[in-house]
Parts: sequence; C-alpha cells; structure tokens
Amino acid sequence: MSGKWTPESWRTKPAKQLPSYPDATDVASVENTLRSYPPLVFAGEARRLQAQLAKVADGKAFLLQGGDCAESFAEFHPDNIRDTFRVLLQMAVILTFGSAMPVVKVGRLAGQFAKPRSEDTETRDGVTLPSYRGDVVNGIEFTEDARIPDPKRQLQAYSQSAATLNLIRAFAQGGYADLHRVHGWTLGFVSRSPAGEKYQALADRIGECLAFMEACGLTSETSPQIRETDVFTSHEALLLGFEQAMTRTDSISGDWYDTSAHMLWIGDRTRQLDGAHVEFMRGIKNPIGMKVGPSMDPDDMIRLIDRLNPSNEPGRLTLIARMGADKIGKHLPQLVRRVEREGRRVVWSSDPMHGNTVKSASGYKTRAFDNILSEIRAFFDIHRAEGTYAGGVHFEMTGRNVTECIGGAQAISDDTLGDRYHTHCDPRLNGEQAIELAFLIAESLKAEREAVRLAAAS
Ligand SMILES: O=C[C@H](O)[C@H](O)COP(=O)(O)O
Ligand SMILES: C=C(OP(=O)(O)O)C(=O)O
Ligand SMILES: [Mn+2]
Repeated sequence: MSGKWTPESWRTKPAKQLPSYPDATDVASVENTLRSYPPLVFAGEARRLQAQLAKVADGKAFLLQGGDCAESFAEFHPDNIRDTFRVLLQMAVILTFGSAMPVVKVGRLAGQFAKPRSEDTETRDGVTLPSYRGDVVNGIEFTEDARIPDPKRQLQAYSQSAATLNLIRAFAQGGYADLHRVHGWTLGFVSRSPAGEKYQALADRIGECLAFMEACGLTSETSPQIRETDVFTSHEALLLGFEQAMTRTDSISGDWYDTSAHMLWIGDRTRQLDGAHVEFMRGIKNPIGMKVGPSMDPDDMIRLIDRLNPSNEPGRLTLIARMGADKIGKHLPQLVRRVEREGRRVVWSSDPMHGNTVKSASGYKTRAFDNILSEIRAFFDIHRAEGTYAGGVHFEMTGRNVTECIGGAQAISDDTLGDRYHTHCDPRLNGEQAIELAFLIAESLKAEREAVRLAAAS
C-alpha cells in the first residue's frame, strides 16, 4: 500500500543519507526561498526526454549519461563545463556512428551536488569528522567547521545549476553543437592521443557526409538536427528537502515535476521500497532512474518497478545496473530475465563505474579502465544472451585531463594518480579515456547491428 502522494509525503518515511542540520529553522527558511525561485527546467522538456527514452526502451535509440561524480563550487568555471560538454558530444557522435541510432544525451550536470557516503565519518591522523556529503551539504575541507551541514549551500547550488544550465543550453542550441564543428570539439590533450587520431578520422568522414548532404540540399539552415541538439540534465535525487522545494505543478498537465533537472535517479543506497526516496520519486512525473547494485533481489526489483512506474510507461524508468566486473555475470542475468518475463518496460543502462571502485596501493580511490570495459562488455553480452536490449551507458567522466582512473591508452598507473587527481568524490574517466571507451562501445554496437542485419537477411 503506498497511500496518497504529496511533494512532502516522503517526510513521514524513513530516510537514509540525509544530513543532520544543526538548525531546522534555517533549513525551512532556505527551502522557502528556493520555492520562490524559478524552475530550472520545464515539464515539457522532461516529457521530451521521456519520449526519447521510450525510443530507447523500444530498442530504437541509445542512452549516453555522464558527467562528474560530484560537481563542486571550487571547480565551477565555463571552461570545465564546456570541456565536459564537448567530450559528451564527441562520445555521442562516436556512438551514433556505431549504432546508427539516435543517441539521447543526458549530463550528470547542473545539479549533481549531493553525495551518499559509505561511512558517516572520516578519520585522518586520529581526528574524526563527519563525512563530506557534496558541496550542497557541507565543505570538503577537513575541518570541523567545513563539515557542519549548512543549508545556505543549497542556494549556491541552485545558482550554479542555473548558470551551468544556461551555458549548456547556449552550447546545445547556439551553434557550438553544429555538426560542422565536429573537428573543433577535440581537446588539446586528446588530439595527440590514439583515441584523438581515431576521432579526427571519424570527423573527416562526417565532414564528407555533411558535404554530400549539403549538395543534396540538407544544410544547417534547412535541418535543425545538424545545427543543434538536445542535452538534458540529471542528478541523484538525494537531498529531498531541496528536491521538494523545486517540485512544482505543471500548468498544462496538472502533474508534479521536479524542476531541478530533466531526469532524477535513486541511488543504490536509498532505494528501499518503503523509504523516503522511493516515496518522493514515485510522485514526480519526470523520467527517473534507479541504480541496481548486486544486493538487488528480483522480487524487490519488481515491487520497486511497480511502485515507481505503476502504469508501465516506456521511458519513465531507467534501470542503471552497477554491479562490478566480477559480479555482473552472477547478478544481472536473473534480473533482466525477470523484468522481461513480467513484461515491465524499462531502459537498461550500464554504470560500469560504481561497482569497480577500489583503493589503490598508494591510497587513492580509483577504478581500472579494464574493469570498466569488462563490465560494459558483460552487460552487452548478457543482453544479447537474454534477447533484451542493452540501452545505454552511464559514466563518471570529465573533459579535464585528470589522472583518476588507472589504465587506458595513457596507461595511468598508481604512481601517477597523484599528478592530477581533482575529483571531490569518485574517480572519473578523463576526456581521452572517455573517448577511447566510446570507440570500444561503438564497435560492439556496430557488431550487434551487423548480426541483426545478417540474421534478417538469412
Ligand atoms: O558517488 C557515489 C558515492 O557517493 C560514492 O561512491 C561513495 O563513496 P564512499 O564509499 O567513499 O563513501
Ligand atoms: C552514488 C552514486 O552511485 P550509486 O548509488 O550507484 O552508488 C553515483 O552515481 O554517484
Ligand atoms: Mn560516484
């Protein structure tokens, strides 16, 4: 029994991972202020994303979701936003070429500020302090003051999200994303790499296709699909007071939308059937995601799907599998099979990051490129074996030349992780690793397409 939903009905349910603010009056005052702020996204945009995700559920499009593990106030800079944006564009072009299908682009951007943590406290040199929970909650500095949750940070997160979104909209629709600029998206450090060279070769082919199409009368002026693109935003709906304050009724449909992002997802740590996060998410009309880790039980998963998507609408729910390269083979097949057997219409996407986090010998939290790739390969293989559709991928990545994940063509090793390790939470793929991975996935997609074509021809 789930009872009546309201934007605040989550408050009566047990909630994990929410900060303990020192003063409830300050929190209420910030939430009131947020309620008076403009929406960041519109309901119509969220509906457009859902329609595109419905195509993914149907096997006719592919989902690419990616961006920072944790956006930060300190790294807020137009160059960083642009660099991540252009790597996303490059990956999308590579995947479009491989799959010959539209690629739905969703950033972990413009709102990805709240972090669930494994431990409530962190100890350094015998000093124990509350854990860092994302810039929207507290500060990363290891001092008593910084670690106290401060609700006013929500106002800064809102402003940064608004400015980030504004820039993304301008990039996506103002000419930067025009396919004629496909060569210009390459970042300096990527252009000198094997992935960069491969990308330049692909860009040359796209240039030829565009010239051919132009000769046929299809130009940026006649075809807006060449000139601009949709890039949607997403984040984990963790800090429910903030999300509630951003939830508004849409005047057209009368439905509730969380206007903080186009898509919101539930993390693996907060997906309890009768918990606060599931309660909040079931009532908002945005397309939503749910992380599915190795502890997910198939019966529970069906109950969660039915709670979150009772009318079985395609595009409403994306299941983001994050098992780990060593666990995916044991856990995913039975879940995929069960969803299929019960006729639930979902998008299956692979997050090959969160099940592959390890502490390196030198003490950095890292992920091995090879394990990331191996989880994705297993994800595709499992779907092929089950006759279901591997609909998308979900990455923690940045356009910056960071050294956070081990491996890839640059062969980043444990010894060099410290060179440019900037993440505020989990290790991200750098621009080159992200593009390298996109090529490897594109090859799988192309092989799949070829297999389908051969099967149809025989
Ligand atoms: O991004 C996801 C989680 O917040 C993150 O993996 C938690 O990391 P922790 O295990 O260091 O708390
Ligand atoms: C917290 C995250 O992942 P998960 O819930 O899968 O651990 C995340 O995506 O940053
Ligand atoms: Mn993360």
